Amino acid sequence: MDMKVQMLGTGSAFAKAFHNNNALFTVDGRRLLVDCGITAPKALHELGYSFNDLDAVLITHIHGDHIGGLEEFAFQMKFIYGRKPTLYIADTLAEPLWENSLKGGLQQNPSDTLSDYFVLRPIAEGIVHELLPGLQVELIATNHIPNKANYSLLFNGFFFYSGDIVFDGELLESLVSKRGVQLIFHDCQLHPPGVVHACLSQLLTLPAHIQERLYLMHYGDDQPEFIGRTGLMRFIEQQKTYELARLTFAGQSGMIE
Ligand SMILES: Nc1ccn([C@@H]2O[C@@H]3COP(=O)(O)O[C@H]3[C@H]2O)c(=O)n1
Ligand SMILES: [Zn+2]
Ligand SMILES: [Zn+2]
Repeated sequence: MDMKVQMLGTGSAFAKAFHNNNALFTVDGRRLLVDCGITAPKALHELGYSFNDLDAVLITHIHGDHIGGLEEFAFQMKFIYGRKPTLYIADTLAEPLWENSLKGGLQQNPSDTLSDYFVLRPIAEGIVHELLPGLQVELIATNHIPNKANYSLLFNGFFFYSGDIVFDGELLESLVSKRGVQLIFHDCQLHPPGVVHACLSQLLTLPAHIQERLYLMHYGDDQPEFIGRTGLMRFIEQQKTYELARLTFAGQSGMIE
């Protein structure tokens, strides 16, 4: 199976040198977008893709850098391409996404809902769902903003992709030692304190066997100053394509570019 990931962006919510932290998964030619932030329409365009090239989108949580591009996605698919893309979202987030974020722009008739724009696929936490042929996900509820639902993603049982999360060393240890996670993409705030994100100084306290599996994303504009200061962890770079099989930790493996 040919499984690749290409970050449309690797920036923090306020970054200007990087696009929003959204990921494009390609599995045997089918494409899933993970999060669709404010910069996603332009970031896709820069890579030569249109929204019509996407099969589905999966949302981790409701913040602009993760959902701010959905209005354009929905309108383009309806009025330019004439089809509904699949929207995977936690069952707890579907109503707030519509009521609190998208309804103001997308609603044209009082009866309109998310399902008028997307093939809505609400997914429950803790259950494995197939998103594309060969790509499964389990949502894991994680901590980001107090009292605000947020989900991280476990793909195919071995690849943990953090929604925005605070530092949780016990979770990472348990994912690696008990659940067999081999690869971690983790949001990283470069400067402390890590109030709503894990910050680099916290991630640097992780043991070597976790750091060597862990790649950093969702970072600020001064990321270049931190190259070489991330212990055994490495930065994911936006717009580069990574083959997941080659990224997977196997004792000696490293990033391919
Ligand atoms: N309680 C909060 C809420 C939000 N924020 C900042 O706003 C950003 C929203 O997108 P994010 O990527 O989750 O990062 C959040 C913080 O920078 C924050 O710092 N504290
Ligand atoms: Zn974010
Ligand atoms: Zn967030």
